[in-house]
Amino acid sequence: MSKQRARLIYNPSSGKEMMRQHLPEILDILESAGLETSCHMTKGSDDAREAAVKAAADEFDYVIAAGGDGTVNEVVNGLSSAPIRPTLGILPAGTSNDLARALRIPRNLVKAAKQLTKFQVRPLDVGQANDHFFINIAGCGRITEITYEVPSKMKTALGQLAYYMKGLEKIPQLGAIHLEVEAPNFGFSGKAMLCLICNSRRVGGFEKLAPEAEPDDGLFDVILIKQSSIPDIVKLATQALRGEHIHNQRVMYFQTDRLKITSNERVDLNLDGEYGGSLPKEFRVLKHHLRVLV
Ligand SMILES: Nc1ncnc2c1ncn2[C@@H]1O[C@H](COP(=O)(O)OP(=O)(O)OP(=O)(O)O)[C@@H](O)[C@H]1O
Repeated sequence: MSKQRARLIYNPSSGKEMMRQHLPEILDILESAGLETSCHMTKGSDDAREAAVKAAADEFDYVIAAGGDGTVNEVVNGLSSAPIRPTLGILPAGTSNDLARALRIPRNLVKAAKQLTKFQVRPLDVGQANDHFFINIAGCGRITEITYEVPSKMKTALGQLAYYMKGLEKIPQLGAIHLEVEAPNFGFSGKAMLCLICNSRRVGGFEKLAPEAEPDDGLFDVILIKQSSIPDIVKLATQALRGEHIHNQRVMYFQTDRLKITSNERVDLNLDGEYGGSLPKEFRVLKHHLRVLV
């Protein structure tokens, strides 16, 4: 039998630049497990997506994304648009690594590489928002615009704290937005703080943000927070840490495999923590579209 081939797409700037340090050891782990591995180091925006498109066309068996959520999201976008899709692997080298944590991939890069070589594969739903893809979350609302305003250098130095600092600085500007949400079993028109379309439970450090979400059930878990005062938001955030926010009367929570969101103002969309264009958008679940090593 010929050797299986893996393409390692890594972002040298992600997180605390851990990939540079661990690359030789990771390559050794992959080679020892029988994977013939070649590397692509990303140079900037969209490079990881292009490298994933090329790896799919070259019929690699595995594409391993090493970086933060931005890099993983780009690789997911490259793979999801391909007719034949290599199995995805994730090495969490970023600041927050929501995607890897949602899939219970170890935080330590070397442990994560060893875990990959157990070759345990599970199916993964992919969310589609017009022509962009996501695997963890799509969100809109002023608070979701915080994450991509944190400069990369600041993130490398301060890690997750950078998000919270940016969040506190922004609280006075967190106004409600106008949203129209249409799904087969749900309709909303009015002012909202936030709309989150989740494929897995955990988002942005909140372990139980969408307590019933499963990444392979063919459904989105949608959380809509109606217009709220700042004290209400603080209360909601505290409840969200325990997964109790879904019982709050300002929160609407439902499951669907498709929905449409529009607004009469400019509202940007956040896909897996990165800027994803602006509304209107149509969302649908592509059930079991990717296979992922866990
Ligand atoms: N060689 C590079 N130097 C600097 N930036 C790069 C390089 N390659 C890719 N990038 C940029 O890195 C961004 C993605 O970073 P990524 O999300 O992987 O790491 P992070 O921001 O540290 O982690 P996280 O998203 O988990 O907080 C992309 O926007 C891309 O433009």
